Amino acid sequence: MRRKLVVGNWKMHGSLAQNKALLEALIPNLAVLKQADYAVCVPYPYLFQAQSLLQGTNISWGAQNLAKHEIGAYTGEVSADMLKEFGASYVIVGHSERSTAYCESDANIAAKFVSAQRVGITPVLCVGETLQERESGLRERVLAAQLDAILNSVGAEVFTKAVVAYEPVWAIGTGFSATPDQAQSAHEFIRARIGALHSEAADKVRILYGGSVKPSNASQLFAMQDIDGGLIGRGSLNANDFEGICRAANN
Ligand SMILES: O=C[C@H](O)COP(=O)(O)O
Repeated sequence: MRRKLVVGNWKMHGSLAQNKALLEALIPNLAVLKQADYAVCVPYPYLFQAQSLLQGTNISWGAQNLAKHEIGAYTGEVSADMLKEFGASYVIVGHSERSTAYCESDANIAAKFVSAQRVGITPVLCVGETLQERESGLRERVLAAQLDAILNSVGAEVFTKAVVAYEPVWAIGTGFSATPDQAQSAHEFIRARIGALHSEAADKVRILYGGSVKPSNASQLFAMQDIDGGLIGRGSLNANDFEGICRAANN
């Protein structure tokens, strides 16, 4: 049985004071929730603070992006090795808010995925369709293309050391999550696509749901067979909300 995972994606939120208050509230409350794994992915400038505060707790930390290159004249970029120096365990790859705003191609995302695994950081690969793609019946075609960018370039075994996050773009930040059944069917498709090439990877890979997860809907979502936790945006910025979502995973 896969151990559930809840990852908070702070996006571009936080300050040293706010982060300290949030993490110091979460540390004791999540310490007693021993049946699941937890992480926060913070803006780059806060990695040292996250490392300092979370070291030795059951909350891991990571980043929301990384460079596909290993080293070099890439102004503004942050490499996998740099994230590793700050103890990052996870890195979000291919979040729709980035791929939209910065035109990240599937090939680029695949290269970032490989870059993370090169240094032993677990990539959280985001996949998901837009509302237009959903209404056009293209959900599975879109998910397949996003997964195949990895499957066709580096194979399926890599998913034994990766996380996938299904994030329907139409549910992100809207307050309206996918229903448990809608999410389950997408997760089932994702797991089957990986499983067609590597059954062990399909069994091992944790597939998170992201898109307006709240304490009020987390239990129903996480109860679904192929939903192994959540990638949480807004709900990760409030200690009570994030604790409530983590508690739902801890069952
Ligand atoms: O990475 C997190 C997802 O974008 C979901 O964000 P949200 O929980 O604010 O809808």
